[in-house]
Amino acid sequence: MQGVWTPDQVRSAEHRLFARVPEPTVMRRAAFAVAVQCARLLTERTGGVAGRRVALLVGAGNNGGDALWAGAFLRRRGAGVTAVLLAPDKAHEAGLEGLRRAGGRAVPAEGANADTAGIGSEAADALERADLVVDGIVGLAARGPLRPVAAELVRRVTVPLVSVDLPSGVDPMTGSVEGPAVSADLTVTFGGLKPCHVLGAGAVRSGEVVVAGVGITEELPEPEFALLDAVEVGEGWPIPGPEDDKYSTGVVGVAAGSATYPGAAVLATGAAVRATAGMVRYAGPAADEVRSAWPEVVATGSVGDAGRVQAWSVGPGIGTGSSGRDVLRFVLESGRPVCADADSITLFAEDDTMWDARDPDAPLVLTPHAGEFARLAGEGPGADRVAAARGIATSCNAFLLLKGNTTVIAAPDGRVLVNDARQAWSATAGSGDVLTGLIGALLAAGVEPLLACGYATHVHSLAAELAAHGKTGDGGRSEAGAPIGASALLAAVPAAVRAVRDTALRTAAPRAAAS
Ligand SMILES: NC(=O)C1=CN([C@@H]2O[C@H](COP(=O)(O)OP(=O)(O)OC[C@H]3O[C@@H](n4cnc5c(N)ncnc54)[C@H](OP(=O)(O)O)[C@@H]3O)[C@@H](O)[C@H]2O)[C@@H](O)CC1
Ligand SMILES: [K+]
Repeated sequence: MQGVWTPDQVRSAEHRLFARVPEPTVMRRAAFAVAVQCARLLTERTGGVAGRRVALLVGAGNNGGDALWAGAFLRRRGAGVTAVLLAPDKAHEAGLEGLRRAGGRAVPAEGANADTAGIGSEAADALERADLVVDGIVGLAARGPLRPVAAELVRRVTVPLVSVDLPSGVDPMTGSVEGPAVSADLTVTFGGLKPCHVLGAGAVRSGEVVVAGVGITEELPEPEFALLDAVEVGEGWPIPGPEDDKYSTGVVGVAAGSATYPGAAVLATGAAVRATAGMVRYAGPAADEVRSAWPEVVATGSVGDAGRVQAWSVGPGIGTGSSGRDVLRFVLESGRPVCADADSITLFAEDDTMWDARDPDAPLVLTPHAGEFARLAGEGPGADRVAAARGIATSCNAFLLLKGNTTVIAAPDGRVLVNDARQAWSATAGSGDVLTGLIGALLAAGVEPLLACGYATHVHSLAAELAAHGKTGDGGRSEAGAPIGASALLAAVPAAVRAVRDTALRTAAPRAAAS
């Protein structure tokens, strides 16, 4: 798992490090890492470093200091470097001196002969001629969007842009963007990932993210939350072993859909069929439709007749009337792990006694989107989605999966996983029904609920991506992609599972060879 740390955690780690290593040394390590990545990008895009032009956008703090020192390193490799100072009186003194000693120059952002937007002619010229721009406007101390002059400079950038620590204008803690902000091709950050690199708009604005240790990593506490990678999902995805049969790999019950809306039942049940080797039971009014779409499913008309299951997926399309309420109550009282989605969430929000129907020992997973979250919590998740999800998970003693482009999954004990999709191909009607079926199947297979949600979310977004790009083994591959429906996403689930398992296998092979 890749950890993610808050700015406060990083600041405390930084102070502990400064007790052993002088601050200027740490800054130069950070700047060197930035310079290495700038040189790589320049070489990739222009064929070299010497003779290329680099413009540094330099703000008032140490983030600007990093940019200035990085500029000094690049100057020594033969690049022409100009620092554009947004706050000339506050620019990092040692960094500025270092740049000048190396032969670089500094100009004020709002210097003489300013144009109508207030940008000085030297600054405008430096930006116009640059092959690469370094964003050292603001880092961990950022508050709010870019201020007007910085925003105007950033608006003019047409060449690759490298952000120091984080893209300026993005909120470090939440990744939200409330106004002008940098969109980086590459971000070099220090010690470990910060929330803005993986949450919301910040995840996209960060571009490729490179983490440079600089000595801070060793000082960091337990991360605030974590990201699963494909290797972990591939290693953890349950597959049948030689001793297994249809019961031992998990029997999942799906209670979804209605006579009028059988689609949710077909999608959720199909996802459960495709997720694992275990048996799938369906209970509800869409039994005929489910049987004809998925002959391998044992379908009955009511949850009472469904037979034994190891976990339930309940909710999509069951309605919020008395029959839906009875279905939800029945599965909650079964003492099995439950993944409750869609109408179930509304039922929890509308009827407090529903919480009492739970077996205290059986895990409950709730999978709201923002609107359902608001029904549950009394208000929307707001900008800090991690805090919002964690709050409900701990107060309701449930696993909470807050859907969105960045999906946040919180456990009742405060652990949080985040899945940063970086694409929105799964934003299509019925895709939530597929996710519910996947989670239920993993719960039935005995996967720990937080991981079940993490694995399911990962495979779900990967399936959407593969389907959108025609990369499911049935031809029609496309780099650009095309919109898909939930049925296509569902059809791509086995391809996604194969992909993560292949990744895990490829990673395990060199490890085995090395040991
Ligand atoms: N910890 C680490 O791992 C390491 C940290 N290091 C580096 O230190 C950086 C943190 O430096 P820092 O503390 O000096 O603050 P920083 O972010 O440069 O802000 C400076 C000033 O900008 C202003 N400002 C605020 N919002 C703004 C906005 N929206 N738009 C424009 N300006 C805005 C505000 O001042 P104000 O103008 O409000 O007085 C604020 O005080 C960190 O990101 C990393 O690069 C590395 O060197 C080593 C490893
Ligand atoms: K920055």
